[in-house]
Amino acid sequence: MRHAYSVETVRAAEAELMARVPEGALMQRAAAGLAAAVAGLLPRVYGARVVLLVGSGDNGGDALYAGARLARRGAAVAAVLLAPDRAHRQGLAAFRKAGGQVAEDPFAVLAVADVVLDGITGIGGHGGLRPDAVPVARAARGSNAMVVAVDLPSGIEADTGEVTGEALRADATVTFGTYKQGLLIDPAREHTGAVRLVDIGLEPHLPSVPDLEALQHTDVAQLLPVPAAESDKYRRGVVGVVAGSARYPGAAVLAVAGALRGGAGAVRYVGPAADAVIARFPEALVHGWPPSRAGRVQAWVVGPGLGDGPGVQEVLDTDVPVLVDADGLRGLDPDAVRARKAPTLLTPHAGEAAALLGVDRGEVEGARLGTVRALAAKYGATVLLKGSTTLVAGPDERTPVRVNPTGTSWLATAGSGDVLSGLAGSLLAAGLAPLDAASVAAYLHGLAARLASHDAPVAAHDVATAIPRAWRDARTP
Ligand SMILES: NC(=O)C1=CN([C@@H]2O[C@H](COP(=O)(O)OP(=O)(O)OC[C@H]3O[C@@H](n4cnc5c(N)ncnc54)[C@H](OP(=O)(O)O)[C@@H]3O)[C@@H](O)[C@H]2O)[C@@H](O)CC1
Ligand SMILES: Nc1ncnc2c1ncn2[C@@H]1O[C@H](COP(=O)(O)OP(=O)(O)O)[C@@H](O)[C@H]1O
Ligand SMILES: [K+]
Repeated sequence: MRHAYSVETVRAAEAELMARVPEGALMQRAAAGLAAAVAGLLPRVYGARVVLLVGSGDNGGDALYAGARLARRGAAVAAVLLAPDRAHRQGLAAFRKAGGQVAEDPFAVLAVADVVLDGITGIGGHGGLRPDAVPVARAARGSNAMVVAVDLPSGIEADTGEVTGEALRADATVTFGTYKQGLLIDPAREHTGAVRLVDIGLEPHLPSVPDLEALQHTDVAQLLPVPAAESDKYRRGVVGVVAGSARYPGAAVLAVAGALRGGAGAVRYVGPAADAVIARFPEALVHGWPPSRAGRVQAWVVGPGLGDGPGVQEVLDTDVPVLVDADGLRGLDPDAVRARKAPTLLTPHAGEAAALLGVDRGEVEGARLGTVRALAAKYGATVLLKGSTTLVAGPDERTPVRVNPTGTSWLATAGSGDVLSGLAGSLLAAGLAPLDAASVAAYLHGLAARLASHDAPVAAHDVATAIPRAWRDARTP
């Protein structure tokens, strides 16, 4: 599991650690890791032209100490001081002593730089870059230099991944001690480039339960339901799908396609697209209306392509886990969901989430973490918020939110969400808890899209077909 923490938690852990080590030791550890990472990105350090963008806080201190280390190895290092009177005092002294120069003309040094270290703001920054920093940041980005963010790209909100003003887009980020939540969530994540974590000894001082977590291959491998010798199709779990309409029969087919590859032993389909489903998937069990007469299932999926058709209330009235997606989410009553005894999993995209909360779509996309938590609280349900960063939150606010690390923008194709809902429903039926079912489904779905895509367009059914490959990949040590 990859863990990320809020700024408050990071600061508390840092304070605890700082009390046990000599003054300045943490910053030295950070700067040493940063300088080593930057050296690794350069063909050679000797003679390289390095520019530091230095703000008024400790983030600038990290940049200055790292700059001093690179200067001692023969790099030509210039510092652009955005707040000359407030630049980190000892860091600046060390930098000067190592032969670093304070730049008279920021734009002149940036024009010929090989690498720029962005030390304008770290976890103390808020509200986007300030006006005086904007032209310098733009010149850095517009140059041929590689931009390396110190701890995080300046201008992003470390806690939420929001970008409320202008932020510097880095090619790489060297972060200290632990991942900050914002590094893993769009739109901030788009600004980080590759993220490298430098160990400064913080780990033992961080709480064991993180604020945000991302599954890795080994976590997924442990959660995937694998049939035992005595398993049969019913014991593996049966998932029911209520989806599709005369207008959108394809959504039913795609949801069933996902469900067939999610680990349940059988898929029952109930709805108006039975002919299309059975034509494509003879292994699906199709039933007439209503869902209650379809035979026992361990989880229901309702909503993809449903239009105005019935089904949502019928499955919410059951005592098994229910996944509600797409059209099923329209006007969904929070009380009806909260009243359920079995778990409910909602899988909105940004537009559907906005409608459920009565806000603009842009607000959802700009503030994904707040949105997914607000929806989970409002409905007392597990919520998977789809999109460029897929997040999953459980109804208990103490449970860490899960962020999916496998997403790819090739998934932005019609019908891929239907495959996801079938897949997640199947994992629910196989017995996974809603948070696990949702986050494992998102993980496999993203991985399947990557495997099927190889950087070329994929169709939703390609994603469904590649799920077994993703499954195998996740289980391969
Ligand atoms: N603590 C530790 O143990 C370790 C910490 N480490 C490092 O310290 C970093 C945190 O340092 P920090 O707390 O000094 O805050 P930091 O992000 O440098 O800057 C905040 C300053 O900037 C200002 N400012 C605010 N918003 C702004 C904006 N939009 N645009 C421009 N300026 C803005 C604001 O000042 P203001 O002008 O508001 O008075 C404030 O003073 C952390 O990210 C890591 O790199 C490592 O060395 C490892 C050990
Ligand atoms: N820019 C993106 N980057 C990564 N994944 C995306 C992006 N846009 C959409 N997706 C994913 O693609 C799927 C689209 O689902 P959805 O919006 O419900 O589409 P549909 O209703 O056509 O099936 C979701 O899994 C979502 O997370
Ligand atoms: K920074």
